[in-house]
Amino acid sequence: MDLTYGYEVSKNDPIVGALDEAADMLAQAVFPGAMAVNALPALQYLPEWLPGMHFKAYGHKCRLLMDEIMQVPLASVQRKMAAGTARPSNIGSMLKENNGDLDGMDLVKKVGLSMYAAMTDTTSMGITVAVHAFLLHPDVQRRAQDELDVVVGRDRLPSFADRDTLPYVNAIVREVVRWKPVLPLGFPRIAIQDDIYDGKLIPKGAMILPNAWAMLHDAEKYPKPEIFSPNRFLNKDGELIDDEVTPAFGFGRRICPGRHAAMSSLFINIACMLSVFSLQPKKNERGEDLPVNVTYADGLSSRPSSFECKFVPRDQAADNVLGKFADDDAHPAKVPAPDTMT
Ligand code: HEM
Repeated sequence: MDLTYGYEVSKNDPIVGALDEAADMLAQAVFPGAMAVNALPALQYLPEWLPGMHFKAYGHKCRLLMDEIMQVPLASVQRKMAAGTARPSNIGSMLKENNGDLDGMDLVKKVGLSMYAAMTDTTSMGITVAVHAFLLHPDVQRRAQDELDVVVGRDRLPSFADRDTLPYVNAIVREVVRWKPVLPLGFPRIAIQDDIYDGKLIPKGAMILPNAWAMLHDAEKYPKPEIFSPNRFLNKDGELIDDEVTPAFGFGRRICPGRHAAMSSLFINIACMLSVFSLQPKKNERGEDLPVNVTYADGLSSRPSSFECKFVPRDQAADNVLGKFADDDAHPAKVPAPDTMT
């Protein structure tokens, strides 16, 4: 929200709640086969009272939610711009360039929604997957912390300037994206003409689901693919290899335009989290670790279920950094604007 609208989110923010609800509804509706109208578009012309037409009410609710979440943050940017209190944001810049053109305004609204919707759920799911992996693999956590301690030290949080010197943390980011791809079957495509692939006909009009999960779990490329192992992205000298796990971000002209922002965001979140916290499973009353039970949803996006765990400050040095961070308005780990990311 900050990057897109310069909007600071509050606890239980109603806009974020509405966006989450819309993202859930969308994930349930757009998956091929989820609704009969996806396969038989002519159904849209039948009246709503007929059996099986519940998708119309569903679509209507989605539309109202979309209108609300497009309009409310945009209006907030406009109000702040008029008052001279707007923070820099992508939508703020687009509004400045738009000069009140109404068609342009419609575009600005939709760009804002696409940016926010495409970046939020995906990136937060990636962070949740990372936490799940750390609970299962304390050794990975420790190795990343050793790297962070040597490169960054113990008196500040990591920043983007440290990124090139933290190969193991970068390898973790890639392994998170590979291990549990957020969009395991990518986005569907339609063949625009007959095609032959591997001796088989793909007829014009056929829907294609790019199976990113299978590509990222190909045992020839990624031995023991079900195991979370960041080492697979490092060569024998501990340097990152070339594999940038692009199937997780789609294919061709419609490949995710936010992939570099996503990797940057995962990097800074994971690096900061591990530099100050030890992530631990919850314990029972006898002090034994409780099992970490996480399931991943089927559907367009593979959302992890919620689970409990503890974020324990690593030691006094971590406590000091957290204290400094809480007081620091300059916010050292803030994500830079997209054009400054690599
Ligand atoms: C871990 C995080 C993310 C993952 C795994 C991810 C993955 C994807 C995938 C698989 C697609 C479909 C590509 C295709 O059709 O072939 C996509 C599309 C898209 N992503 Fe991301 N994404 C992430 C984060 C982001 C971020 C941070 C942004 C914005 C800054 C973003 C913006 C978009 C947009 C606008 C599209 C639609 C592109 C189009 O249809 O032309 N994504 N993303």
